[in-house]
Amino acid sequence: MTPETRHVSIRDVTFSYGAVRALAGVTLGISAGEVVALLGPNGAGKSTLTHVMLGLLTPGIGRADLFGMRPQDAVARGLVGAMLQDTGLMRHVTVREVVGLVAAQYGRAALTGGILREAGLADLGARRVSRLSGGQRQRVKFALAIAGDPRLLFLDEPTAALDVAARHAFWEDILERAGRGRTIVFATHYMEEAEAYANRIVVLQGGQIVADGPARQIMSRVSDVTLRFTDPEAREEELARLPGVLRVKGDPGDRWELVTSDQDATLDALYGASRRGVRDLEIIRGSLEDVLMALAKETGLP
Ligand SMILES: Nc1ncnc2c1ncn2[C@@H]1O[C@H](COP(=O)(O)OP(=O)(O)OP(=O)(O)O)[C@@H](O)[C@H]1O
Repeated sequence: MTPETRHVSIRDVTFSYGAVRALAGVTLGISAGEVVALLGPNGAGKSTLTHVMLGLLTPGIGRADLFGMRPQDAVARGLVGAMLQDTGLMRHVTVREVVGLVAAQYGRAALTGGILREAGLADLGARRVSRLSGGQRQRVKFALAIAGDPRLLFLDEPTAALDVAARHAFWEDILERAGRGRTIVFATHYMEEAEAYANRIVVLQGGQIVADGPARQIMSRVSDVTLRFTDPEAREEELARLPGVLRVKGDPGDRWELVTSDQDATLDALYGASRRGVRDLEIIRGSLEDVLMALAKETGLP
């Protein structure tokens, strides 16, 4: 893939706010149609990276390009849309007026009704922005981000404050865009959304990328699996000796819980060695949240 076809190209970017180093040597390339989730604890650098990608912050070291040009130029050409956490909205105009104004800047004033529908605002066009709820304001921000049907969309915690139905509609819209080759980069603290909707997850910690890949691949970095089963005759010492077993927990109802680093070896031994019946086996894999915690321990970064 040539650099020109990259929608986002970040090379060795370091950014500091005075003495606080927010990004330290970040390199990241994102191509057309990718849906990328930026994950990481508070203060990891997600918003800073988003601001660098948008050209709102200029890195001290390294370089950021969108579509092979400076981010500011890509933004000026209408290639980029963004929904940021701290964006204010004009308050004393109606929803239709504010969305229509931005759509007009992209030569899409006639499409305002469709944009309102896509953002779940069809019934709120005549409402003043100052009278909206938090979730409704969030939808207005989304409408503004998509008003120009941008090829690249940055979303910082887009579903915070949205109710279940609005979230669902939001993700349907995002996946439809990605299907048309639009590129989406979103920062979130909702692991289940990253897992369900992103085809790539980038994990930031202490201003560095510590993992980058599809959810499944990132989750495979923590191979521990929990096995739960019922076995009235099992003894704790015996289970602890099975290959791969790291920990054993039992309870009075003969329900056991083993954590294993080698699921196949443990199961083979469990069924092979057991002359009893192991019943109601459940296999529980680590969640993305577990993986992030494990990565934080492994890297020691904040
Ligand atoms: N304007 C600023 N001035 C000084 N330090 C800042 C500023 N903005 C962010 N920081 C610091 O830079 C680091 C990265 O912050 P950033 O907002 O990028 O993190 P984040 O991953 O988006 O966090 P969150 O999940 O809380 O939104 C943090 O240590 C933060 O305190």
